[in-house]
Amino acid sequence: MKLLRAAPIIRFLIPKLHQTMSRSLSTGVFQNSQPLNYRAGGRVQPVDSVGQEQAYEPSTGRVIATFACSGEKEVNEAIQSAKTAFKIWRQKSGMERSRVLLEAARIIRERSEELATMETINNGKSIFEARVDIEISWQTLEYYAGLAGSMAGQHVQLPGGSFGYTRREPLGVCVGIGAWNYPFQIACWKSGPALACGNAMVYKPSPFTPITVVLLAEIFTEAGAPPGLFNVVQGAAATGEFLCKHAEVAKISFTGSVPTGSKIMEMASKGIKPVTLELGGKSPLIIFSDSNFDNAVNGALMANFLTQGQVCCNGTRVFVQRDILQKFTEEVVKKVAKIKIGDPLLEDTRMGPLINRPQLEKVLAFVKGAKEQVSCLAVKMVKRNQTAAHHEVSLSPIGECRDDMTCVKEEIFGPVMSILPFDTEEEVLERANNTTYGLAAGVFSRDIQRAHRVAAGLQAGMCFINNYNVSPVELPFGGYKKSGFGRENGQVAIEYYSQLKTVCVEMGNVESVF
Ligand SMILES: NC(=O)c1ccc[n+]([C@@H]2O[C@H](COP(=O)([O-])OP(=O)(O)OC[C@H]3O[C@@H](n4cnc5c(N)ncnc54)[C@H](O)[C@@H]3O)[C@@H](O)[C@H]2O)c1
Ligand SMILES: O=CCc1c[nH]cn1
Repeated sequence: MKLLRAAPIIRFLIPKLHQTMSRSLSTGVFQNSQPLNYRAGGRVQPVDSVGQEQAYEPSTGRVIATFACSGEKEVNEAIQSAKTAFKIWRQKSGMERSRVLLEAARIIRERSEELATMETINNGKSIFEARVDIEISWQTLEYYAGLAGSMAGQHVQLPGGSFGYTRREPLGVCVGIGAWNYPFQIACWKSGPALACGNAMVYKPSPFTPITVVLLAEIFTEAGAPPGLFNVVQGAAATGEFLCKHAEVAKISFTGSVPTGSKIMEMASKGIKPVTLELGGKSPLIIFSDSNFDNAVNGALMANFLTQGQVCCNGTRVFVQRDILQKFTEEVVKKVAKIKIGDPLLEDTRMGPLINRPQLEKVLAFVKGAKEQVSCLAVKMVKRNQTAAHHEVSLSPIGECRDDMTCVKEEIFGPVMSILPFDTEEEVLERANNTTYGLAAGVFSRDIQRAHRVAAGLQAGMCFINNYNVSPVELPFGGYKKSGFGRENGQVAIEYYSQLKTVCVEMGNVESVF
């Protein structure tokens, strides 16, 4: 399998301390002992705080880090550090920025096993998946390194030999605020385009997953970024609000829930700051009976069970054409039963624990509610994770559901797939779009005209045909409706981290009307 290929041989010839450490780490061992804030090119203790947080290892429930939440002064220090770096970085050519990003990508690739291990320890996702996350992360930096050298404006000829031109300029100090489900990858999706465009960044990860983004900060420094180019502050809502309200912040890129996104937008509006909002979803996946059956079943699993179902773009409303409903449901149940749940650091585990106990309880409440709301639950299967003392995953394909059920309407953010029967294309399109969200959608069909017609009709920013939840960095990603706006990934992300200046040049005399 592509993702399990051998690590570069160089790692075994020149073992570094962190590499040796990563191979010996198992669940229940890691304890953070270093400061988790990063500014001016090094780890620091915050100068002030608004409370304290603890981060856990989801598979054991052990506290792995205790840290102060950055206060207003620390947030300001980080922003001043970013401002200093911005003055240097904005003067660099695209090729110079590209070299730093490429070197950072190379270091991530070289340290990928260590980074994936830390991501697994702090988030609970399987090491198998964490490796994919890290691979996408370095690809993101490589991709934006490639674009950095070719960012250019336009030259426009005007009458009488006059002309104008446009310059694509950075915004300044950008703030990134991330969710806990893809801690390292979200930071790369934001910092890659931001730094390529010449900005500096202050990043705040979720307090649940504070560990790996600091490793990213160290990697940028090692790669040659000026001190202060990428800074990390730690904390929860209060720290996030200091960032969003700071007068010297030029832009906020946020990944998280709809209610928090709404608050971010409100704060940003006070300072007329542009925002990118990557929010939640309740995405539809439509499976027509003419689909390749095995691909459709595999697609539905990919759409629901990665990262224990804690994925924003998951296709959790699986609409299945009635004539294949029973066969499809049976096959899903069979395959779900085989998913290996357990210690996420073990090679054959495909699902680890949920992020924490409140999340588990939230998910189980949705499942309980679903059982109460519908009497004809065709399938319900719960597997317990024997190795996790703290909390378990439950896998629950629920069929057949109705559109008005709570578990079908609300984002669960857990491994729960709702299966909904449908009869016609027109009907399913209307039902699929009947949601306030619009992050992603999918369609499985062998009829190419129908597949494209349905994709065109779906109200979602990211549509998959005959696959689901693949995220090539070359493709823009983002939502319609309450799932947010702005785009990450793809060339278009450049537009969200830069501004256009127009220069108008007069080659003749000024003809005054006065
Ligand atoms: N669209 C995407 O790309 C994407 C990706 C991952 C997760 N998500 C969504 O994120 C949600 C789960 O993540 P979560 O629970 O971390 O979301 P969340 O909204 O609770 O928190 C996200 C981040 O915002 C911070 N925050 C919370 N309140 C804040 C405030 N008032 N001001 C500033 N910052 C604040 C948090 O500390 C965290 O860093 C789900 O809804 C999921 O769909 C979306
Ligand atoms: O959780 C949503 C999808 C995603 C993956 N990486 C960043 N966002």
